[in-house]
Amino acid sequence: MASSATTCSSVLHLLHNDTSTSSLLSPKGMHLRSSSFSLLSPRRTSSPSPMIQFSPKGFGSGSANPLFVATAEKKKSPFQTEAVRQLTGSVTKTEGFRFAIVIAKFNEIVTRPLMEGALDTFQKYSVREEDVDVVWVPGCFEIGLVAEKLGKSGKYNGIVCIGAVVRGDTTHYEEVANSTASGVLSAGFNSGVPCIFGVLTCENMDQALNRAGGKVGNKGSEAALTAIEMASLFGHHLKE
Ligand SMILES: Nc1c(NC[C@H](O)[C@H](O)[C@H](O)CO)[nH]c(=O)[nH]c1=O
Ligand SMILES: CC(=O)[C@@H](O)COP(=O)(O)O
Repeated sequence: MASSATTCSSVLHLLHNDTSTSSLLSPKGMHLRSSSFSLLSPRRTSSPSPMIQFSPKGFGSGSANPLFVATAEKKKSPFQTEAVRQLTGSVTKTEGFRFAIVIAKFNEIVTRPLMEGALDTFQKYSVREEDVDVVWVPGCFEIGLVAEKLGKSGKYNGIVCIGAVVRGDTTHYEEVANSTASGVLSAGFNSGVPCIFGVLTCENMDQALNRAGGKVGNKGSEAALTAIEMASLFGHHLKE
């Protein structure tokens, strides 16, 4: 009987040995083609990839976990289709895009370097300075409302939400962190404009500073890159 650990490692092993990146992304073994030159586009392959089938194992055989185990099998997909398109945003085509950054003043010692990271990234990816607006709000809790308003204004292709929630003594942290995440998510859904979650939720200041240009990088910079990619996905591929 395979333990969960063995089962999982078998799955990983199978996936690892499959040299086709596209097969990892296409559970039906389809051959997919990329429609853009994004850094995130999977490698194309000309050789057929083995189809990965997932079959339930362990049900009724005494195994505690009804895990799905992958069994790789060389099979020609009935869907031999180079015509299936993969859509992904490009981070290199930023011309004409406008972005807003909504940033919390609370814990500004953390949020300001996050914003600087975001601005650096916009500049690096050729977004013009005049195409970025920065809107300051009192704290993270206020971010969602403002992001939604900006999204609905129709002026922006993406909105980067920046804040830092750092745990204190009470449950306040949970309320602010969860509400902020929900607010940013709702802002995106309600406005139809990608609203990116560049909000740190940390146990202490050290963790926060490490993610605002310290040892762990700059999450503001990552959020800006995500905004560019999403703006491209929407602007270049998902236009109504
Ligand atoms: N504790 C944190 C807050 N709290 C303030 C709230 O975000 C909000 O401004 C206030 O409750 C008024 O509505 N804000 C943060 O950005 N980070 C925190 O750690
Ligand atoms: C979460 C905070 O930073 C702070 O506003 C609340 O801290 P506390 O939980 O100690 O009242």
